[in-house]
Amino acid sequence: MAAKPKKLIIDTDPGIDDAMAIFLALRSPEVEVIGLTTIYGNVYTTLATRNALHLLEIAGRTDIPVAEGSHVTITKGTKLRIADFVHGADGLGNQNFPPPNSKPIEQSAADFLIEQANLYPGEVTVVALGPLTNIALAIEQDPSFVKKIGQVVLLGGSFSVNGNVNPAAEANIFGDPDAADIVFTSGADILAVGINVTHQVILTDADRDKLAQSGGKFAQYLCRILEVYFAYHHEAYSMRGVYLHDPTAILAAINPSLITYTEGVVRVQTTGITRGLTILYNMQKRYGEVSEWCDKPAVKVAVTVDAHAVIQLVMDRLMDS
Ligand SMILES: O=c1[nH]cnc2c1ncn2[C@@H]1O[C@H](CO)[C@@H](O)[C@H]1O
Repeated sequence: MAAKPKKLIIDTDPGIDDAMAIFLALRSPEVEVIGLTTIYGNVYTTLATRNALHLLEIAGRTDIPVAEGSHVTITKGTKLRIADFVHGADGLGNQNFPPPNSKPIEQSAADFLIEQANLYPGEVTVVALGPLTNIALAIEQDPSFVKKIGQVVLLGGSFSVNGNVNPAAEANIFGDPDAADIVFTSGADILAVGINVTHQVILTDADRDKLAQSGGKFAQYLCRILEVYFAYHHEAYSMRGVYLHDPTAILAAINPSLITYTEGVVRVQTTGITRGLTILYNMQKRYGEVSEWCDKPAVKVAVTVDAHAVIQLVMDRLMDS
């Protein structure tokens, strides 16, 4: 008998690669998507909610609830960094899609996360694809959340490599470093998939052409919105292809054997020129000094990925849709 599908909540700021990740999850029999929660990052939260509802309408899955998340950082910061230069002003490749007919549920993202963790203790995986404000709020609002949530798989950090906002910081951690530090040190079962790993997973021009030629509904939709994402990568990285950040994180949650990981304590720099920097203590040395890494719970940090297998899964599941 097939194993019971894993319950997934996707915390998301759609976002072109978010759209791909959401569609992949909906096409994966190993998981059941029980909700989307929204956050700022690639777009402002209001637009993230609109895009999440729109994507579920495209997928014919308006049965899945969308809970709107925070509009501000955990420290109530309103000066947000929005990556519209990566995803287009609408977050979905400047396609002028009509507004969705469906509405978000009344509950906030944090309340929804807490409720679902209580309903299914130990069974819910949260895949966090944006800044970690909603997850940190859930932890602050209900200290038992960290034990009740199954796992938090997060796309974030740039472990021992340069960031994508600046040399120090990756975009999701930079978006709310204080929230990220709360999440990393919370004691929850955390798997961080950073850009040191996702930068190995590249969808090429040739892959996109194959997607376009397939009759897959999701493949067709994604090819429309991907143009802006390809243009950005060409300009910023001189590459003919795009990094599949969010799809890699979602597939790591769906099939953990696609990655390998190490374990250690992660702290996040919250101030100064290295704001958003993630530092992993690999626990190889017993330091004589008391430090900010002492007595903190270890988390899992992805170190390798089977990039070929990830791309293959992306192609197979999106072309057959
Ligand atoms: O250069 C960038 N600046 C800001 N955000 C980016 C950039 N490249 C990708 N992303 C977005 O941030 C997450 C990964 O860090 C992904 O969601 C990606 O779409």
